[in-house]
Amino acid sequence: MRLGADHVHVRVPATSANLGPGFDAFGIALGLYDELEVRALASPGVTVEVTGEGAGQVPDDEQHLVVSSLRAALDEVGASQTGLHLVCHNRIPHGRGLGSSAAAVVAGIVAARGLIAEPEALSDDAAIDLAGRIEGHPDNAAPAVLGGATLAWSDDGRFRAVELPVHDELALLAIVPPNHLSTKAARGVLPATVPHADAAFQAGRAALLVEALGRRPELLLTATQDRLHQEYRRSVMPGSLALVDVLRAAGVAAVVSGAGPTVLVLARRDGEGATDADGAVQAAFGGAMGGWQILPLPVDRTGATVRRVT
Ligand SMILES: Nc1ncnc2c1ncn2[C@@H]1O[C@H](COP(=O)(O)OP(=O)(O)O)[C@@H](O)[C@H]1O
Ligand SMILES: N[C@@H](CCOP(=O)(O)O)C(=O)O
Repeated sequence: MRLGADHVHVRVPATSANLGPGFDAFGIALGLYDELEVRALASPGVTVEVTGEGAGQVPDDEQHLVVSSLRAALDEVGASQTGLHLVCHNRIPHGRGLGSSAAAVVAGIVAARGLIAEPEALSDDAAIDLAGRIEGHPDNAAPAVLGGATLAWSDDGRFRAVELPVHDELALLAIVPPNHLSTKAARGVLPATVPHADAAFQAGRAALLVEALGRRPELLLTATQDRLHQEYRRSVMPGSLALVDVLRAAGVAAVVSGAGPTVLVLARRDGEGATDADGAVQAAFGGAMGGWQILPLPVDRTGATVRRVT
């Protein structure tokens, strides 16, 4: 397949995966975005400019995650490879459980969609499958592609996803600590097996979460209970789990966002732009933030976008 454009603009949202009981399955897109310009060049090779998150830290060559994912997407549809120039404006924090790596992977795939002559070859379904294969799990990639809340799974090695209804009153707070934790490290502390009773508990809570997210936000505290990952990860993010404990004891539906260490609060809007969790969150910190940041974030309802620049 040939290229159909030589300059695209891409925007891709942050995401929060798991949402408590939906380990490697549930995710939600957040109103916090990486944006990038991608140019296809006649000369081979790659140049990358980065501002914001990851500047001076991420690779500026073929190892850059957007570049390698873009190339994988071109290969996937049989398009020819090309020289590339990327200008990345990153806002999603890295290694914090807000889906920065999935955003980079999806950005590359969606950029490839914008560059090729037949964009439909990289449909949303194809993008989720490829991004899931690159990431190893599809729960961030699905909402990054589709927006909103999603439920993703793997079928015969192929990753798929559906969109879930999200109640209008749902309000999200990402409470971001100053420290990083790689997803790889946080996956490394999980056990190979779990007790049958915990698996049964989890299946019920995950099903309940669909109802709570879409229609019954008053059930969110119960529906976000988890026995498969958060407790096992306490040793690598004790501060985050301590905050989750304090907030949940105060009746707030707080969970670890993705593989952490960010804490995500699923709250309800209370009218004036505030949420019913604000008081408990402020009380938990008692005025001493210690480098933590509280980010009120809307649910992104659009997912990744690409437009050709003329
Ligand atoms: N926009 C980006 N451009 C290039 N690489 C990125 C980008 N975002 C994330 N990454 C890579 O992914 C790593 C973080 O991935 P991960 O440990 O899965 O954490 P996160 O929870 O933020 O996804 C970064 O250290 C970096 O190597
Ligand atoms: N299900 C994964 C989610 C990882 O999300 P991230 O935003 O931390 O990359 C896990 O819990 O390992």
